[in-house]
This record gives sequence, structure tokens and C-alpha cells, in this order.
Amino acid sequence: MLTILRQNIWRVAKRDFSRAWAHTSSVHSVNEQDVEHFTKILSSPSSVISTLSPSFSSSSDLENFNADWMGKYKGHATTVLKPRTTEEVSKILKYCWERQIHVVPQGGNTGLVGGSVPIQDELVISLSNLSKVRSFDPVSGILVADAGCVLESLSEHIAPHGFIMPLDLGAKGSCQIGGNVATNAGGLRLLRYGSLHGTVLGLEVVLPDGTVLDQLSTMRKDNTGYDLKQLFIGSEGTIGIITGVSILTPPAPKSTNNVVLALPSFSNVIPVFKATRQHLSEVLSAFEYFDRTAYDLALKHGHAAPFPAEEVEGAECYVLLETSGGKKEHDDEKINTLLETLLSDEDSLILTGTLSQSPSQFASLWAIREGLTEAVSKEGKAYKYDISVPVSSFAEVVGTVRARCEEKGLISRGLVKHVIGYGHVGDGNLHLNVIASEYNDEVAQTLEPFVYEVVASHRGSISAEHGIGVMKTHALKYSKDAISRQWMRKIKDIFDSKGIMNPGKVLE
Ligand SMILES: O=C(O)CC[C@@H](O)C(=O)O
Ligand SMILES: [Zn+2]
Repeated sequence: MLTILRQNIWRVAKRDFSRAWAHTSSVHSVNEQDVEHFTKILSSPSSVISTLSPSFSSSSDLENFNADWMGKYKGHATTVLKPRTTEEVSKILKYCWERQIHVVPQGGNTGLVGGSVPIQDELVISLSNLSKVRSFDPVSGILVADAGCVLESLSEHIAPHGFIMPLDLGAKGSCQIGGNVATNAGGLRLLRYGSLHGTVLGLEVVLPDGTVLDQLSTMRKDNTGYDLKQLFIGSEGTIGIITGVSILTPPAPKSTNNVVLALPSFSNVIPVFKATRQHLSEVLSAFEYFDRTAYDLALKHGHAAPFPAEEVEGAECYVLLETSGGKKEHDDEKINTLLETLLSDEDSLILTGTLSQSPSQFASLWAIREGLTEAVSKEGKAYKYDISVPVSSFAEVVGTVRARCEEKGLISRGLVKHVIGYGHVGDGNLHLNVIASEYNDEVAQTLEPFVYEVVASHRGSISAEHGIGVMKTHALKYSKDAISRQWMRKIKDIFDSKGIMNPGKVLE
């Protein structure tokens, strides 16, 4: 199994690497002299990790930088730099630009599309030492932070002032704000606070040639022509390295609560969503979905069941609703009225529901939803599809893909263990996960381009929130037509005519 896995990684790497390199004339790998130079321009010797110089480190020090979170993509970087300032990032890039050394910017390395790991032996620039909060205004809620600040630590920093971060992800304990912005991370609060395209007020970016682009505005309104920062939100390190972020944080709600509902049929999700919007209106802050198999996996991998098993025997799927309002009694009353309505019809829309009664119950209900990615990874090797399709098609899409796996005998032969769906109903974002016993060509060929064709038939998106990375460059055409792709290429070439930035990612 290990051998097959290695071959697969290598094949993916080879394909993308050769395409990426087609755009550059001469490419240099990092050598010993380069490492020597980096040690001179960086203020601390611990900022350089390199196997090219025995005095620095061994290859095991590089393992975490070379592999992605899922263990699906693996590069062969010999050198990782951990600059401490924007100026150091600028010096590194200026040097790499002159010598055409390929670089991969890396934040918390929690992405799910292989965007933050090298494909071959690119130089990795880790942002983790750029970790200072630059300023926080407790009146406006505007936070300015270094790119390497961990999302959760920023939440902790602003909490005493009564603010929260406008985004929340399962990976909050290790993902970094610069990586969040570079990948335009969505997450669990998007329904309420919108995307980073709206909440990011400014960025500081080091361009591929080392120039520092200072767009670090703290103004909410700035209507002075082209909004350059927007280009870097979701650019996945292909046109520059984000070193600083200015972001608008919302006031913390005075009261939050959540409820998990068990639904007898997927077709009830839409009427339940509709009723929820009507009843909870402005206090609704999340409406998340997971199907029965996803729920069973969460329980199998350690999460506490919110219902006795017999109560949810006939459940086809579950939804988690969160309220963020001003007064607990008021919000809970709204939820209770909603639950009464959902249960009142002759054909009740829900089987049952559990409303959290304490902060620990609130956390454990969220843990079921937030823990799904980890539960999936414990169960097997996941083929992850992060797609936008109409909410009414979520179950149908999962069913179509499951039927295809059955038809090809992948399930009966144990190659595919589960086909599951979960995601953000409020945002029309489905996480379709096909859990295989191993990464395998037959499974991959059964799924692709099939899944992408299904998405295209809905005029959906092949990446709702995880980005393109290395995983989906070949599939971009299903969501972006030829003219759009040409303009994306032109933008890449304007900033990075030498093609040194994160080669093989986003664009082929
Ligand atoms: O595991 C996934 O496929 C999705 C991860 C994340 O975007 C989530 O919504 O939990
Ligand atoms: Zn998600």
C-alpha cells in the first residue's frame, strides 16, 4: 500500500511540475551558497532549516513542511526559511527573483488541496514567525496583524474587548490569518459575516520581485479605482506573499446557542431552512448540514451522541443551527417556537432536536460538525470535493456519486468505504467526501471527471471555499471558461513573469 501511495504522489507531482515549469526558462534549485546567503540576510540562525548544510538540520525537521495535512501531497524541499519581518520576506524574494528560485509560501499548512506544500524542491517560506498583532482598535473593531498569527490566538486577543473574528474554521488552532486570506477561507460564520472579500480592509504583500505593496488600509471606505488587495484574496500564494492583514471584526454576540435537528428525509432540509430563516431571522448565524453516514462516523470516532439511538433510527440527515443574538431568553424563545413549528405539522419536518443547555453542550454539538474532517481522515483516504451546487441537489449529488461507485464495484470490493456529504447549507457549499481504503487510480478515474461534470451541469463551482491548490488545476475549466482562464494567466504573468511563485498551483 505504501508503494502505491508513493507512486501516486510522484505521478501527481510529475504532471503538475512539468506544466508549471513550462512557463519558466531556467529554474534553479536552492544550493549551499544560497543557504549561506539566507543565513546572512535573516536575523536569526533558527530561521533557516536546511539539509544542504549539515550544521542546520536533518530531513526529519523538514517533514512537516513537505507534507500536507492529509498525507496526500509530498514535496522534497531541502530548505525552509522562517523570516521574522516583512523586510526579511522582501530580501528573500528579491534574491529568489534574481536567481529564479521557486518558492512556496506556507502558513499553518492546514489546507485541503495541496496548495501550501512544495511539488519538488522549491524553497518553502514559512510565515509562522511573523506572528505579532500590530494594532487593534476596540472602538471600530479593526485588527491589523502579521500574516503568521494563528486564527485562534487572534480570537483570544480581541475577546476581552468584546469582539470576535469574522471567520471560524475547524483548523482555527493552527491555521494562520495570512493563509486564511491567501486561500479566501470560508468556514462556519460566512452566512452571518460574509466572506473575506468583504471583511478584509487592507493587505501588505511582498511581490515576487521583493517589492513591498502597502495596501494595509484600515478604512472601511476606499473607492480609489482598482481594488488591488482583492486580487490577493484567494490567490494562494501565486502572485505574492501576504505579510500583513487588516480586518474588520464584528462585536461578539451577547448570547449564542445551538441546536441539532434530526430530519427524516433530505427533502425536508429546504423547508426547515426556510422556516429557520423566518423564525430566527437576524439571530441565525450558522445552518450546517451532515448526512447520516457523516453523523455515524463522528460518533464512531469519539463524539458524544446528542440523541438516544432509537430516537434517530429513521434519520436521513441532520442540521445544526446556531443563533448569535442579544439576549439568551429571547433567542431561546425563538428557537423553541421554531422547534414547535417544525414538530407541529401532521408530517413533522423533523424527528427530534437537541438544544444545548450549557456552554459545554454548545461546544459538544459544534464538535460533531467541526470534527467531521478528522473523523473522515481516521476512517480512510479521502477524495475531497468542496463544491457549490444548489442546496436542493446536495443529497442527489452524493447519491449520484455513490451510485457510480457501486456500479463500478468499488464499494463491493472495499475500495470505497463511504460516500458522504456535509457542509454549509446557508452558503450552498457541499463537502462531498469519498472515503477510500487507499489512494488508488481506479477510484480516482471513477470519480474524475465525473464529479466535476456533475458540478458543471449545475453551473456550480468545483471549489466553493478550499481553493484550487495542486489538486484541482486540471479541473479549473469546469468552473472558469477559456477567456476567464486567459485573464487569470495574464494577471499571474503581470505580477510573476518569471513564474517563481508557488508553481503548479491554481493555474496549470
Ligand atoms: O473535510 C472537508 O471536506 C471540509 C472541511 C471544512 O471546510 C468544513 O467545512 O468542515
Ligand atoms: Zn467547509
